[in-house]
Amino acid sequence: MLEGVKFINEMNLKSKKVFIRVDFNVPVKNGVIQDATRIDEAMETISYAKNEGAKVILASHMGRPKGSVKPELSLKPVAEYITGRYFYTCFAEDCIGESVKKNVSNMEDGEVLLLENLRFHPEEKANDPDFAAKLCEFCDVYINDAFGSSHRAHSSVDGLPRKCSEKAAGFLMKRELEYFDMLVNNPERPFYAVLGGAKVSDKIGVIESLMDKVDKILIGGAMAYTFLNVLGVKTGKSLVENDLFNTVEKIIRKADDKNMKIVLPVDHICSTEFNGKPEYVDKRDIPDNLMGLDIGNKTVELYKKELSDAKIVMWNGPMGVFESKDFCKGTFDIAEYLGSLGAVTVVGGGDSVSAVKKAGVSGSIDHISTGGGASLELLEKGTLAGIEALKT
Ligand SMILES: Nc1ncnc2c1ncn2[C@@H]1O[C@H](COP(=O)(O)OP(=O)(O)O)[C@@H](O)[C@H]1O
Ligand SMILES: O=C(OP(=O)(O)O)[C@H](O)COP(=O)(O)O
Ligand SMILES: [Mg+2]
Repeated sequence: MLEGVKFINEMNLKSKKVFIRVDFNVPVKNGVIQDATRIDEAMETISYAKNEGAKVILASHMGRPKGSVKPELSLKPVAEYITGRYFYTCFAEDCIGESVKKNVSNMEDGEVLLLENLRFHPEEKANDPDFAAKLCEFCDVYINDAFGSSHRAHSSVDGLPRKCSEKAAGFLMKRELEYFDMLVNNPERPFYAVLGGAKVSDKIGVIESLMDKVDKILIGGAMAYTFLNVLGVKTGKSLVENDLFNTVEKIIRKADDKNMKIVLPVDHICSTEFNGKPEYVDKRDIPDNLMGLDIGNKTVELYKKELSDAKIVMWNGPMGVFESKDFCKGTFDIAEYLGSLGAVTVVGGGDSVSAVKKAGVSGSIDHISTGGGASLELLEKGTLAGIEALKT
């Protein structure tokens, strides 16, 4: 996993423009950061570069702005957070262009500049070489410390490091890779995965190969409804991805062949809309006018029983819309149970980690990973686009 990758402490950073790709895609509500784990975890790398006398240029995406400027997805609150908690961090209103060039050329050694959301430009996601060339102007040394984004072959993760000769992984990246390396090499069994969240189309593809690595999969969150729907269960207005039916059918067939359990919700907390009143549905089928927004109590009890003999549990994706007090119970109950379980527990994902912290049990989890999709893809493939780009 790590062969051929250099680390930041092997690089000469003094007076260099050090471009650090970080994952500052943190949950923000009305301009207030809800969980700063991803920022705090990257501070070791950022402080190291600053103390080495680098001109530190930080770049990240935030959310999915679909290639245009969305003020609510600005990274400005992150610059303010770092300034308030750690040290002064200047904020650039864009990530490329003349005004940013001016900002960068005025930097002194040891100063830190955070660029605006990379995804305000569609070229970031398209891995456009010209966009990478523009970012490259701010980059004598490239550092990837964005574990949570390293499964995305986007410009700042793939195209840019491929253009740079001086490149390395940061300390957060190192911690994550070392932990997963240890986890995938001869894991203790049984090894169970709990999956949920909202990024159904992204993560469903990983399940098929995950089935060769784990002994049981428990599914909650929005992902559960596409599975239930394929099995002929009524899912009402719940989030269902029709174009994934073939993938789900394949997964269910494979599970049958392997005699492997895929455990799905048996009851739900529903509502007529996302922020509507909660209604308990005491069975698998959901009435036509309702959508499933959390797992019910019977499901929680079933999942606890199914997890009770685990030696390792890997969890990605909340069991419900945990940001709302009406739909957080399933997620918090599972978090508390994992915290009390005598197994190796790994929780990954920006939102899952935020949920575990809100539940107050993060101290009892063995590894808090800053990546959800990234940790699943690392389990699946043993590497990530962003790691490979560092090896070239
Ligand atoms: N049943 C559901 N319907 C809609 N959204 C859901 C449901 N369950 C969970 N979610 C949402 O999933 C989001 C997190 O998903 P995701 O980004 O895939 O997880 P992570 O960041 O942990 O990898 C949360 O914002 C949560 O509100
Ligand atoms: O939040 C992230 O992933 P996660 O929700 O799987 O933890 C990463 O920042 C990647 O974001 P993306 O899935 O929009 O590429
Ligand atoms: Mg997320």
